[in-house]
Amino acid sequence: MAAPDSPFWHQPLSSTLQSLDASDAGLTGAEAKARLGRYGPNLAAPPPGRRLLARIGRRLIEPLVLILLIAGAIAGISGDVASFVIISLIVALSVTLDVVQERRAEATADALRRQVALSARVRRDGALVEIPVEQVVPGDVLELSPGELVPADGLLLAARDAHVNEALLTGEVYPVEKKRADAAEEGALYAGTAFVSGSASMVAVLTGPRTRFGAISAALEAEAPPTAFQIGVRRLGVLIVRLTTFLVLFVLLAHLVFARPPLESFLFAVALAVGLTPELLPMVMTVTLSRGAARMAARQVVVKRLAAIHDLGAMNVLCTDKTGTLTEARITLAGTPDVSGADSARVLEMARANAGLAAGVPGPLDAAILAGGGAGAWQRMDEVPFDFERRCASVLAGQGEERLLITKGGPEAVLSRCASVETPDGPRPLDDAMRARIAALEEEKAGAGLRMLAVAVRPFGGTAAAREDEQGLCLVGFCLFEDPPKPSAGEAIRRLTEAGVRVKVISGDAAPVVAHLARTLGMKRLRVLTGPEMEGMPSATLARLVLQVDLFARISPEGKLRIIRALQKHGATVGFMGDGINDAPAIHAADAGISVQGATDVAQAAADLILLQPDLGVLADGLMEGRRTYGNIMKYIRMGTSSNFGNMLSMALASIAIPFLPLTPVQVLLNNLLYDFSETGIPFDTVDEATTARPHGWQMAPLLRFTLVMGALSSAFDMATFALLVWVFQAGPEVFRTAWFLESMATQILVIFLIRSAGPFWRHWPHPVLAGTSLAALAVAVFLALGPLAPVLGFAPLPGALLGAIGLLVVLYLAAAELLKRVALPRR
Ligand SMILES: Nc1ncnc2c1ncn2[C@@H]1O[C@H](COP(=O)(O)OP(=O)(O)OP(=O)(O)O)[C@@H](O)[C@H]1O
Ligand SMILES: [Mg+2]
Repeated sequence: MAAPDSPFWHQPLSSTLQSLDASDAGLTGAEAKARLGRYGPNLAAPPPGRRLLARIGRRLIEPLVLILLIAGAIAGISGDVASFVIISLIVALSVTLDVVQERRAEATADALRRQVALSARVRRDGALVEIPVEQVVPGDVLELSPGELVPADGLLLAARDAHVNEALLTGEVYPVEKKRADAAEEGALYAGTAFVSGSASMVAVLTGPRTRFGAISAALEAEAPPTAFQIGVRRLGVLIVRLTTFLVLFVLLAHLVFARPPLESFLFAVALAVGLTPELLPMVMTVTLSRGAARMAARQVVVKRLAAIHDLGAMNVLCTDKTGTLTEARITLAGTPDVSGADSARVLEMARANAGLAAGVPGPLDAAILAGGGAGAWQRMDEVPFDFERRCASVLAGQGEERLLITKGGPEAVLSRCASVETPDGPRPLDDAMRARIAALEEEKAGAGLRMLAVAVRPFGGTAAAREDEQGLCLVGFCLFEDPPKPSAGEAIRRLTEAGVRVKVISGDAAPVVAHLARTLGMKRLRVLTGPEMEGMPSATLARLVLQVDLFARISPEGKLRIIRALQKHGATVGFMGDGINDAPAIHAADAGISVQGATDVAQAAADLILLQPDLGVLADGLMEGRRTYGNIMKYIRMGTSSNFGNMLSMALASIAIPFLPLTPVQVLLNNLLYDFSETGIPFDTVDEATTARPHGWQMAPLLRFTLVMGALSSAFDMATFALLVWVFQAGPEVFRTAWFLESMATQILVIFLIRSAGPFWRHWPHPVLAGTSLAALAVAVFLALGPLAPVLGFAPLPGALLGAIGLLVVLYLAAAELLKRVALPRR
């Protein structure tokens, strides 16, 4: 093996093979298995801390849990056993809940991801087999074909016009050619680069984090920026922590000023802090998202990055590629006219020679050309493969003494390389009259929705061709392709539009073809912006145009990226859906990067979401799931910021107003524990249509309005309870606490049934799991307050009249909440 600091390709191929104990024939299955154990899976980064203990440890040092642990220790030392037990119970419960739920969530996500894992073709036991990329080991012999990602760092064993796009690493947009070589970088392939054309076999030398760019890509993956929603939630969390700190210090100070017992006051303050903190929020987020992911999988959408679900729900612009998403991608050759417009056998022959002699697996256009026959007597000599910048492909073909460079590609691309034209009456110069004639032909065919490629030739002297040789060509004619629109695409676009998502088509194809398709699909805005028009455009103009225009044609991979960025700068949450090598940069840059199963590896690797069926309708379904998860997370947050927060606030104030604590610290903690439990059903809940009808991201203002309205209501009823207990029933500490505990539990828990939906509660029933957790929590609360354990917890029996009065207050509160939620919840 090479010295650690010199690149792996510095040694001659033969000695590398020797030190890897490998050969052209590949490894045996048993040897591969042994090596997998030795070198580990071929993943850029080892899976992050999956060990249970590490996880629990990480939870225990979170600030809130730490405060709790300290409070528990103090309670324990001072002999307050009940507090100690309950605090320990809360810590254990919240940590277990978090760890277990998160593990399950991850297992679900992993299983889904495995469904769309990339595979590699390797030689094992002498046969070519397909295995997950993760299982590639040093010494494996791999076959590569266009569109695949190179799975490991390695050396070429054989190559035929093998071209690799290393843009990700070097920034170079043109593919570079790679050959079998000794101790030269030309013979080295790097994991994560895109194999774009030709064919090759390679031996894997380095895998996993040891690859040259493994470390870089791991860093990239780890630093997936938080979504707007995550940032919003985090900010809210910080706000709550500040408020909590303020409140707790205030209560503590007040109690000390009034000379209350310091230890009890401290424990009460800590209990308040615990009550105020939405400690289940991270768990609710993960569980809601993973449940969302599982439900989306049922709707044929696999989620690779969980947080992308937020982006999908918030997405208000969807950009999509044309072929395969909007069209059937069952491309057929509809004609091969020369410039006179009549079908020509010569055009077909040249097109077939070009398509048939190219190395590697033919793409859909080439496959259509080759459907009726191959290159015939033409022999392959060399090739300049296709790339998305040039938009053309050439082969050097020979037959007897004759040698021809045959170029085919987008009409503009080919014409710009032509000097003359073949006509039925012999060659003619490419003058203005001829250009006009060709333009008319193009307009006629492309306007009818036919995709076009131009074919041109040139007699050639040498035996090796390069990009620079593609000039002074003679135009032979055109290939026309039919690619019918998907019947479902128009309907899907309508659905997306209705759901508040603006659909834009970004294609590498010609403007008339794109416009024709858009018209067929019933799209409204038919103005087309082309790549060449965009070229010199100042960013400000482009920024304005990308919002207005829905159709983009002749866009290069970089152009796609530019459009996405411009949209994002305008505050749009952008989705990009595509399947080609040329779509990967845009998929990566979009907020929600979407690809389809069976797309090129490069596109699938860049995507956050993968559709199992290449159908926009599937995406429209998945979108609804994204919005549902948003709805449920918002429910939890609203619950926390209104009723729970209000209750804790009232309690803090009451504790100053009356000579005893309104609830003992243990009772406050108990209250919080039961309340938390009642909410664990939220991720399962259904969401009403108003929530899924429009895209929405994080918004603080409506949340504040909700908190102010519902918090005020909750406080008003707390005051009423307070007045009732102090002045009407002249309750002593135990009775006061029992009544207050019951009132606060009932209002806090039951209000979920009202605020989970903006409509009348009797029209939207909750999911049975949520109903179950809520009612069970309430039942336990009632049992603890009034049952045999009551004395242990500091509760006392209540007179019937007081019970009735509390019941009445709760009913009144719920009725008022049902009325006020119309003002408090966002209306759509
Ligand atoms: N095999 C090929 N040989 C020559 N030219 C090609 C070939 N494939 C594509 N082209 C040219 O490159 C252009 C861009 O390719 P392509 O249409 O696949 O891009 P795209 O942005 O993915 O478009 P779409 O929206 O249709 O998926 C084509 O319109 C065509 O002019
Ligand atoms: Mg495409």
